[in-house]
Amino acid sequence: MNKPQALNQTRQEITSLDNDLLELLAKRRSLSLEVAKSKEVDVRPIRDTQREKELLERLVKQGREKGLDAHYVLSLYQGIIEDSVLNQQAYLHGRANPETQKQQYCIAYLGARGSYSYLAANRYCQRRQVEMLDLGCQSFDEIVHSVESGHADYGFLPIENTSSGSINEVYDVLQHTSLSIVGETTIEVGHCLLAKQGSRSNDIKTVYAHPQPISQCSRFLGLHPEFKLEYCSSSAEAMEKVLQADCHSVAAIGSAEGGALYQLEAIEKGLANQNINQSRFIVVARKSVAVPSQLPAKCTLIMATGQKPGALVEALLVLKAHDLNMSKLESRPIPGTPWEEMFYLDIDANLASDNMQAALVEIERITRFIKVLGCYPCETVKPTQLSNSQLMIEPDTSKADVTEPLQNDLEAPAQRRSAKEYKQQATEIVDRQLSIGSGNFNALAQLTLGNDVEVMGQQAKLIKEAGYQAVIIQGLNQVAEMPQKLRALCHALHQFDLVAIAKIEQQPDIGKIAPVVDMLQVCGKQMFNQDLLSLVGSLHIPVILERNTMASIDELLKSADIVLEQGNQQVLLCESGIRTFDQSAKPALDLAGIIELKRISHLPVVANLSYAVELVSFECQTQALKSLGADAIVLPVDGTATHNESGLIQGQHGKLLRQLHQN
Ligand SMILES: O=C(O)C(=O)C[C@]1(C(=O)O)C=C[C@@H](O)C=C1
Repeated sequence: MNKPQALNQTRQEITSLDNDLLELLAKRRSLSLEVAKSKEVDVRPIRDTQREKELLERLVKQGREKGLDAHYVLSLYQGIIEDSVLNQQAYLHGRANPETQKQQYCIAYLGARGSYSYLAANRYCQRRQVEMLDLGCQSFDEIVHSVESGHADYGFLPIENTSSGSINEVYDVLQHTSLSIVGETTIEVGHCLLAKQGSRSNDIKTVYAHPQPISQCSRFLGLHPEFKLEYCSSSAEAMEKVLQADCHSVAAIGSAEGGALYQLEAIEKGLANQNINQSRFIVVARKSVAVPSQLPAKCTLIMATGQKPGALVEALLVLKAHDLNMSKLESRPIPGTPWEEMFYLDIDANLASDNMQAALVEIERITRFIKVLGCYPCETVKPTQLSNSQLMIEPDTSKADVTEPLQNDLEAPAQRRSAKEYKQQATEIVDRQLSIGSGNFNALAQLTLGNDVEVMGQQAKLIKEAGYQAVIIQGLNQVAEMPQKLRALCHALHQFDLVAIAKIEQQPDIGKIAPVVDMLQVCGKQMFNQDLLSLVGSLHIPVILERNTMASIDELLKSADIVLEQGNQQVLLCESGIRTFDQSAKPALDLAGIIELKRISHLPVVANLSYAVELVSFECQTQALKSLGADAIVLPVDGTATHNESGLIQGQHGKLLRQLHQN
């Protein structure tokens, strides 16, 4: 091998390339602004998803020719387009509301510098190239009062979070304010454990946090019963407390970016229960704004319907009649009128549009109280996606056979939930690209958790490219530092949009595993473990229940009943093979059992070929399983991942899955 060039020189080249990239991005941004100007003249909508599709398809193709991964190019450009759309929106909105064009905005927000509200407000001002004067407040009331009294131009109020849901206090504050909602902004909330430099998680005894992050990180905190939780009025206050304490035994929950303002180190990252943890903020001001018709707009209104039966339905039917989409509905008690509710509605429409105006007139007639809190540009830019065939990494499943779920004519029993003869429609389990129970035939890979994170990342890519939608991870109790490794593998799988399923072989593992993965599999050996079944029944993630090699179909369904009884309705049944008379041989797949399961149960059926079927028979067995109505197959991929692109996963598995989807 030739001696590589000196590290310093390579780094200089990278630095210079990065500068060029930034120049180009800035140039692209100003071109996008030019487009906005011509759209202002022609009155054309900002968003042109057809143009975005063509652009993404071409870039993914060109990127591939240069050796760049399709997902990488796609997500890079989705981010660039989001920025472009939001900039165009901010420009046109500013043009339509000249009084908002200022050098500085004084913004009232919760907490102090470094809080999530501060970060959201900062982002809002940056987008508008306006300097931010910050006015930290102690409560939502104080924020609203600061704007009402003219001390601040805008107030930032967190309204909902993807993990913890709506923030009731903010809805209550909105009932009584004279302010209007003039904008919204959504930020990624990356909760970290922030501590003094050099601290380790094992040192931490006390954790300071606002109640919202505490509820959003409940699974992580549940794994650390030794932490003493101290509630704070904002994340900034929590960070301030840790800074003041100046010791290694205290930590705060907050963003890494905010923590840096307090010289705190993020010693644990990704604490939130959900992979995507975002908070949406609304922006309130004294004067309402006009939204140009080219921008996607949202209207928020509050109404009280009175206690007539069907009054709410009647109001919502008006929206339907005018083809208006309601994206959110909340209800809050009305102070002083027990059991009466105030409803909050977000409607995807411009207040100035004819259908919204007509709907308001009708709703006013049938409600006791109605008030529009504001109309503002919708800042959620839904990324334009490419189909799998456009991404050219997975067979086009659009031609896949749709297997009709088996129907039976039996009436559902009154109360008891049962895996057997209970309801007609098949249970549907949908996560990322996995869609089970809706007639699709899915492919799951079975992989053993390894030690090498880099190899795991490579395997995830190969597995995705072969056409799998999910991965069952086994061998969790055989590796040291399992939770960290599992987290790393799940991260790699999610990067390729693969669903991560953990195989539970021992009950005590579940507390560490469930918070990290998307689904669980109870292995056949645990099929009779009633405590474990009840435990997974109380969770909110899908569970694959594997049939014990000695169990009858009836026993499998009885075990499924235990899970269903606890509330978890997302149960899948898995046939991996049963014992035959030939004691020396592998177990045999019970194909007749699969037919029977499909006949009597609404639960989806997965067949695992890993133990019962030889590699040479994968193809014909899989075809048979598909014809019998199985919803998914599981194939083993251990030892088949190689660094070269013609590895077994890509080669044989890829071919097999392509054929399956085409037939
Ligand atoms: O081409 C346009 O119409 C643009 O507004 C530019 C652009 C882009 O950034 O590429 C942005 C938004 C549109 O949805 C499509 C493309």
